[in-house]
Amino acid sequence: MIWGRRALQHVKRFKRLPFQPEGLHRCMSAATQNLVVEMDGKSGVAVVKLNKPPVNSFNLEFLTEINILMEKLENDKSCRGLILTSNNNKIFSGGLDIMEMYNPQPDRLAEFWRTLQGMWLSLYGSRLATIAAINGHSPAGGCLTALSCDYRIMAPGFTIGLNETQLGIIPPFWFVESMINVTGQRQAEVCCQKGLMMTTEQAHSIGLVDDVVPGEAILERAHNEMKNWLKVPDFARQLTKRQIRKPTMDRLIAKRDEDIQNFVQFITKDSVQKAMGVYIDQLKNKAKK
Ligand SMILES: CCCCC/C=C\C/C=C\CCC/C=C/C(=O)SCCNC(=O)CCNC(=O)[C@H](O)C(C)(C)COP(=O)(O)OP(=O)(O)OC[C@H]1O[C@@H](n2cnc3c(N)ncnc32)[C@H](O)[C@@H]1OP(=O)(O)O
Repeated sequence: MIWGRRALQHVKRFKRLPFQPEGLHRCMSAATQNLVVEMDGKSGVAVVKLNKPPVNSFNLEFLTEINILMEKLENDKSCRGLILTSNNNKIFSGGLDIMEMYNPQPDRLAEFWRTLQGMWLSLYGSRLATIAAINGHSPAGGCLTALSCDYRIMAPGFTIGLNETQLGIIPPFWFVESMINVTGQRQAEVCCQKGLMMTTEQAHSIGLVDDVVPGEAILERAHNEMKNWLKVPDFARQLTKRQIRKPTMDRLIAKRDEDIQNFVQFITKDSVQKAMGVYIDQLKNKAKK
């Protein structure tokens, strides 16, 4: 993995705050530029809040920060579980940063995609029990992030889905396989081909979301669910997860460079760039209204 200079500056900013008593147990807080991390030393559960305004979209630097944090948590023996949520109670994540894909520099575009692959591989293959507390809209890359967790709890009133085809983009095979592995082939066929953005209730009805809980109760519910996952001996749970997820991960690992080439070739096509320009204008105009 290649870390850019800006990313390394972020690591230096990852300050460990002094232990603070919280209730009966101790809690460690930490912050990078765009992530808020609360580590409960007693339960071994880290709550990670995406905190990149305005919509938690993933650009190269943000993905790099997440990858560095994932590596820290993976290496922290006291950490057993991860709850992933957003600090913005309306948007979990707006997906990939569209500006990374518009008029791109090919080298940066390739690094961006490799870093996204890295994030997916580390979250999808994490030894930690992972729960997405989806407290806002979650299109495309936001949906992929939630799909990479072991369990999904979503607040009502929002939408989620792999909507790439609606933007004239082909979702890569590992996006689609992540959906198939959660919802089954038939539901994945329908929602990926049609690029459906589903309401919380629709997503729940096809198994994309495991549980629906009001936004204000979502973290409490995630902590309670985490307790259930952590009742299982870590070693048994981790190896079982690995057994189930390894074939999908191995397919990307075997084709990582080819997948990057496909992405760069596809995104830099004139027709795709033109469509993206129109889409960005629509987003900006909508934001102005
Ligand atoms: C067989 C061969 C196969 C080959 C295949 C090869 C390769 C595959 C190719 C490509 C794969 C790419 C996969 C892409 C994945 C993605 O994630 S693409 C991104 C998709 N995301 C979206 O479409 C979300 C768009 N945004 C929204 O729907 C909404 O903004 C919202 C997130 C629901 C939030 O709505 P709201 O609260 O009303 O906020 P605004 O719309 O007003 O937005 C605020 C500002 O944020 C900017 N923004 C929104 N989303 C993004 C984004 N994704 N990236 C960058 N910026 C974003 C928006 O423009 C506003 O900005 P300004 O305030 O105007 O500056």
